[in-house]
Parts: sequence; structure tokens; C-alpha cells
Amino acid sequence: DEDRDALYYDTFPDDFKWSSATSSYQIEGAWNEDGKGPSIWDTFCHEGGHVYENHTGDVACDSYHKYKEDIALMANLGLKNYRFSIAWSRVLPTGKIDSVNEDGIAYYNNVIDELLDNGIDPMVTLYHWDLPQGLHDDYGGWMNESIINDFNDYAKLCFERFGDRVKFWITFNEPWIVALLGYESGVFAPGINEPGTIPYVVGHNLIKSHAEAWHTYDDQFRSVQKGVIGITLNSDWSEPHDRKNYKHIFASERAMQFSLGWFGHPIYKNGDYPEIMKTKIAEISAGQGLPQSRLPEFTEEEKVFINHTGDFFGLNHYSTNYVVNPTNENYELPGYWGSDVNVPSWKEESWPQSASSWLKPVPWGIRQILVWIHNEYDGIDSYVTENGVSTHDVYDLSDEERMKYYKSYINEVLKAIKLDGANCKGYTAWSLLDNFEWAAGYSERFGMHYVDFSDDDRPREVKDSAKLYADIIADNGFIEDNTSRSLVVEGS
Ligand SMILES: O=S(=O)(O)CCCN1CCN(CCO[C@@H]2O[C@H](CO)[C@@H](O)[C@H](O)[C@H]2O)CC1
Repeated sequence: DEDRDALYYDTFPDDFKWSSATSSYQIEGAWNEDGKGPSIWDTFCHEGGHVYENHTGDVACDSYHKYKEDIALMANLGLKNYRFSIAWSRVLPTGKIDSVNEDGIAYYNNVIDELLDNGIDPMVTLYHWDLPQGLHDDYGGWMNESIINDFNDYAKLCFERFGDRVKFWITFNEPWIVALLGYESGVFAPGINEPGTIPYVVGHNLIKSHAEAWHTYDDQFRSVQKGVIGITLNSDWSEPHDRKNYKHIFASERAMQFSLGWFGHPIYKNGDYPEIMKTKIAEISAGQGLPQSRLPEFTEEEKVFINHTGDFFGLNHYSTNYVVNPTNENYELPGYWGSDVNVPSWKEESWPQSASSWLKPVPWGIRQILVWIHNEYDGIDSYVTENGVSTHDVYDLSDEERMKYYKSYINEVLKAIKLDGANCKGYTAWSLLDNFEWAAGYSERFGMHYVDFSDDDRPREVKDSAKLYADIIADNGFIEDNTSRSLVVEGS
């Protein structure tokens, strides 16, 4: 395996998009300023009992007021792109199109204009988990297909007001997480714990909402605005424990179909769920004596409407798991994907541990998953829209682990492109700033810039990983060991 991790010296394609990412609830703060309405994460945090030490995003990084400072940090890195999300309830406080908040619109116009003034192209995510509370209260939010129309109205407003300058749109960030952590386990807002059926209803409405917004852009805006619109899906890589054991290989494929395929198959392959999902869930549902499968079905018209509604494939990836087939393996490992597939998986003891229990760095995993996407979805343009690692909440600007993570993962992306032919067009480091890490609050830091959350001014400081990332961008890859140079910069 050691040569698997050897550093590969080469450069990325000339037009490769180097980016960094944040999201509205995690950095903005100003949770109720200038007319913004509450989101389900405002409610979830204020309820108490869901987030580490009841931390909230009330202030977060205060980027609502400090966005110019953030953009100056990006310019220092030589970033050409920046991925951020729009808070739906900042521009539509009730979530409904009749509640436009011009102060909210103005904030995002200011951010976009400041980015362009600094030669940085915006990559905008329409939904990064902060649903307007009003839509949840009105009709259950993502659980109700009424949301399809409201999301389309919101997307259309964003295309109208920002689309003259925003040319790269992402409808949803990680629908898998929205459905499973928000509605199956309930560890995320809106905290609904209904395994089995509700998560699939939520996924169904997310897919139909995505397709509706894609067609709105395609029909009414693309010819004039000439942008691209896709979706960002997340997954660990599921590595067969024994690559010579077909049962392990089958288990790996099944796990990938239930994670990336759940949303990737309808949007990029044929407008419908993967066969293994339909078969497996129908089989288990019948075994549970249910009159029909817990997985909703698309009509033939819906399949045509949904198919090929992604101009690119956005991938968020952080870590890897070994998997084995659950039958006749005496592994006492917890199911990886909830009750429906029960593909036992685990992370090796020998792999290093980050500050997040679910995240153990395994660089070669990103190469595998990029190749899987390339093969599964016919060479579609892919972008890594998030990749990064957490450290504990301690003051440390010489973040060696993060430097090692970025150097090795970015190098594996280079191998996927140059050695395996994967059609990856960009890489996005999560995150520009230490920020609100959802249920972990501020206890886990993912930033290339340190934010002091105990100081009302939320000062930012550059970490060594930011300098390394700047060097990799400047070289557009690896022409020498960037790490050594970055540390020299620190000392010089
Ligand atoms: O173990 S628990 O079930 O109690 C909590 C699981 C936490 N999940 C793990 C998977 N992660 C996917 C990536 O999530 C992404 O990555 C970043 C880091 O998490 C987030 O900050 C970004 O907003 C998100 O897009 C989302 C958070």
C-alpha cells in the first residue's frame, strides 16, 4: 500500500477551479438581523439539548458583518473561486415568495460584488440545510411535496437577482445528510426521528425540487446567463475489505448505490432510483408486512423530467470505510446505512483519527470515489465541492494534520485525473474558516483560518494549512514538495 500513497508530481489542468467553501448557517450569524426569518437550525439550537454545550449560530463567524475581511483572506490565498450558500430565510423570511426581504438580497449582492472585485468567481449553494422555519410549521417542510413549488420560487428569485453574476449553481448540499440526519436519526434539524419511510419521502421531494429548479434555470435563464447548475452529493468511499472476494466487492457497490446512487442515479443515470435500492427496500418492506415499499416511486413522466438534470456532479468527501457482505461473515459490526442495507463497515484502527469521530483520513479513498463517479455517470464533469479535516478546539496555527490531509488528498485528486482519467474540474477546501460544526458546535475546527469565538470581534488568523493551500494553487499542483516551502514562508 505504501506506493499507493507515494506523492505524484504533476500539475492540474490549466482551468482547474481552486476553491474554498463555507455555508450560511455556519458562518453568517446575524440570525435575526435586517429582517431575516428563523430557520430550522435557529429553532433547533435555541430549543437546547441538540448541540454541543448548546452552542448556536446566532453569531458564528459574524460573516454577515465581516464578509469583506473573509474575501480579503481568500484573495491572499490566490483563490479563484468561493463556494458559499444563501440563507433562504434571509431573502424570504417566511420561505414564501411574497415575503422578499430586500436587505437580505442586498447582503448577497454585496458579497457577490466584493468577490468579483477581487477576481473570485462565486459558486452558490441554494440550500445548505437552513430551511425557513415557516415552511416546516406550515406543512412539514421537506416531508410535504408542497415544498417543490416554494423551493422553485426561491431558486427563481436567486437566478433573477444574482444570476447575472453567479454562473455556478448548486441546488442542494448533501441531500443524503438532510434526509438521514434530519429525519431518520434526528441528530440534525428539524430533529425528526422516523427511520424507514419519512427519510425516503424527504429524499423523493428533494429530487423533485432539484429537477424543478434545474428546468427553471434551463428554460428561463441559461440562454442569457450561460451558467451551469448541478447538485452536491456526499459519501464516504466504501472499500471492499478483500478485493479478491466478490461478496466484498458486491457489498461495496451496494453501499455506493445507497449513498451516491440514491440521488445520483435519478439525476445523472436514468431518472429513477438504483435497481438495488428498489429491490432491497421492497423486499424488506414486504418482510415487514407493509402493503407497499417504503421507497416512493417516480412515474414515467417524472423519470423523464428528472433524468439528466445535473450539468456537473458535486462531491463532498471526507473519509473511507472497509465493507464486507453481511451474509455469512461473522463480523459484529454495526450497519453502515441504516436498516435497509446493513452493509457492515468499519474504519481501521491503524488509520489516524481526526477530531470528528466519523472522520479518519484515508487519502486514496478520494481517488477511488472520483473514478467510481466517472465510470458510473459516463464521465460527467465532477467537482470536489468539499474536502477537509477537523482538529480539536485548541489554539494552534501550525496545523500539521490539516497540511498532511490537504497535501495527500489533493495529490490523490491529481492521480485520479492524470493517471485514471477522471473528469474532475475543481477542488474545494472545507473550510475557509473555523465555523459552527452542526451538532458538534465549535468543538471541532475545520478551518484554514483560526477564528476566536470567545472574542466578540471574531478575529481571524492564518493557519499554516492556508499557506500550503496557497502554494499548491500557485503551482497548480505538485512540482515540488509544497509543504517544505510553506513552512519556510512561516519562518522567513
Ligand atoms: O456522528 S453523528 O451521526 O452524531 C454526526 C455525524 C456528522 N456528520 C458526518 C458527515 N458529515 C458529512 C459532511 O458534511 C459536510 O462536511 C462538513 C463537516 O462535517 C460540514 O461542516 C458541512 O456543512 C457539510 O457539508 C456531516 C456531519
